[in-house]
Amino acid sequence: MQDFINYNEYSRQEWSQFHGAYFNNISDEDLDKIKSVDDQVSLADVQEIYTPLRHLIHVYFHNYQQLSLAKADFLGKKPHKVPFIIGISGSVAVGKSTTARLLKVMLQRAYPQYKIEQMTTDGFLYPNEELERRNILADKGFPWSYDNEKLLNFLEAVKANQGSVTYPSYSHIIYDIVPDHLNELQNPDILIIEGINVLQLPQNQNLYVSDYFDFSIYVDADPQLIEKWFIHRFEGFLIEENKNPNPDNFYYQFTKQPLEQALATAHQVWRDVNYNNLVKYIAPTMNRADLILHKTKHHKIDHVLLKKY
Ligand SMILES: Nc1ncnc2c1ncn2[C@@H]1O[C@H](COP(=O)(O)OP(=O)(O)O)[C@@H](O)[C@H]1O
Ligand SMILES: CC(C)(COP(=O)(O)O)[C@@H](O)C(=O)NCCC(=O)O
Repeated sequence: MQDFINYNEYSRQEWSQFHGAYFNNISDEDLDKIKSVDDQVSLADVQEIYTPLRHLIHVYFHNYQQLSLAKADFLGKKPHKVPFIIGISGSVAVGKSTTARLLKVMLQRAYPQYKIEQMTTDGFLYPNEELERRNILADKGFPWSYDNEKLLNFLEAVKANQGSVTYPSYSHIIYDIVPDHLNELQNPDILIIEGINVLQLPQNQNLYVSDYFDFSIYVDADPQLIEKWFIHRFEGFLIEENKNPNPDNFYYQFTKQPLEQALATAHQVWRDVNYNNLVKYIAPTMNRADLILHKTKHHKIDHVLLKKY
């Protein structure tokens, strides 16, 4: 555990005590909203893991606002709103987007007066056509498959907070960047950004994506479990495709094959691409996160590591 010498580790039971004033502050309406994020999300996790996490983020956010005011005062300038950015990293299919969506619902409940947005860096992958042109389609998700300059420019624009900022979106269904479509961000107070690359070091730039983060989380789990979750998600996409087949969709090809053959391909993609990427480029970024959520079977969080300094 040499790599984690600068973290304190808390068991689930210990962590659940750090809930602050928000304990038992979850209404039935909130639970319904949380269930709509992923109907398998455990409500015990919400109470025991996410309520303390929200409390901790409150501490960071409060401190951030105070510091922003003090800095403006130091410079003799009028204070202006700069979005607080939370980064979430971890393997493909470890549950980053589910964690991000859950955190958004929880924070929105705590801060109804603030605008909270959530997004993924998947939209900054090069489109398949460009990946093919560069002969790196099989490297999708590896650091060089992202337009990192575009991502950094986007983050700079978000922090500058001078009006609407747009960004592309990625679809797992078509397995590509959605053509002719941009999402829009309008002056959020808090932005949650999840992606496998958010804690990575730059390829050629001097800036890191994480230079823009005010709090960061890494979601960790045994790769054998993550493989199961990856396959489960693949099967879910396949079930949906069978219900509404569309030859333009990526999963359509698998509806024409015996299930075992489709699943064998999914396992191979996991091994050759996503597992490889996890070991070489994602897991080594774990000890840059402020907080590590460690998951065990059924996505249950069994312990939490918090950076000491
Ligand atoms: N807390 C959770 N409880 C139950 N299922 C979950 C949970 N988090 C994620 N999942 C499931 O695991 C799979 C991967 O999650 P997802 O959020 O898509 O991962 P990522 O964004 O890291 O690729 C999905 O099928 C999702 O429904
Ligand atoms: C788009 C991704 C790089 C990002 O993954 P996410 O964290 O959204 O699950 C990944 O889902 C992916 O497509 N990887 C390439 C190999 C594959 O799973 O097909």
